[in-house]
Amino acid sequence: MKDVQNTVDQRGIAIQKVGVSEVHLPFLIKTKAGALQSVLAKIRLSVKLHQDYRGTHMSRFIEILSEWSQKPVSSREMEAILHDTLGRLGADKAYLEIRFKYFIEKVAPVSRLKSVLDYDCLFSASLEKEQPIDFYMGVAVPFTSLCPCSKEISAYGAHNQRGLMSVKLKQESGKFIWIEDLVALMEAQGSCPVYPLLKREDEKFVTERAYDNPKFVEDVLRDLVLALRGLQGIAWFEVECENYESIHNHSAYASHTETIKRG
Ligand SMILES: Nc1nc2c(ncn2[C@@H]2O[C@H](COP(=O)(O)OP(=O)(O)OP(=O)(O)O)[C@@H](O)[C@H]2O)c(=O)[nH]1
Repeated sequence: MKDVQNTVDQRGIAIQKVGVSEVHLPFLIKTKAGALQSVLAKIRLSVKLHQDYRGTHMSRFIEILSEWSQKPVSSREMEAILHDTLGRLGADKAYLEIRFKYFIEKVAPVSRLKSVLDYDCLFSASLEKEQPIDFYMGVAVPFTSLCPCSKEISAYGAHNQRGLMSVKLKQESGKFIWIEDLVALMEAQGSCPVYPLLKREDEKFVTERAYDNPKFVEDVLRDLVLALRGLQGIAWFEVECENYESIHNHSAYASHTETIKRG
């Protein structure tokens, strides 16, 4: 059979990323408690394609990913997958992005009832021949925010809403950060965390907690930046915060990017 992908392309354009996306596979993620969580991973795996080649070999991406499905995946395994990809595709650079929902147990503040909350997570990495891996981890955390201005100027009540804070961070080479630790750090920055299961005594608690801890979207973002600066093992981060305002049909939004300078 003719190998069309391997024929020469005359246009002189190297493609920065080509591969497969929207691949769904069951993957295993290591939990901080020492277990494995089965997740539905949405995957994009791609390589840099030399200008001389007409096409990449799409089937090989699926071959590689299929071998890793149902195995634990963390930064170390991401590097192994990318290393494998470089070799099997004959590429100089490879990229892997895995998006998944991760579940963490939450304990209601007063009743102590347990439930699980889902968090959107991202593992993203690139590997270039002879270079250390670039590994990024991303987590989005929902929270409650209560407006300081509304509290100050109103005779009673204060508008409050659910917000979503997102962090994408680059790990320092050889360092490891648990999703659970990043989530805990992030959840502490809103007016109050959210919980799937709350009884009335819990509802009273979270309502009063948010009222006692009013925060603008800027407050949440700045407190998150301060907390991330204190986190060991990260070289860079990007933070986004969006409050789905309850008094508007639009959101309040803030973002910030920072490279950590050590020593
Ligand atoms: N490069 C490229 N391949 C495509 C495209 N659309 C479909 N294909 C794939 O072409 C694949 C077959 O090509 P290869 O992956 O090179 O398969 P092969 O030559 O049998 O396998 P190898 O011997 O490992 O190269 C199929 O998996 C199709 O999915 C496209 O737009 N570009």
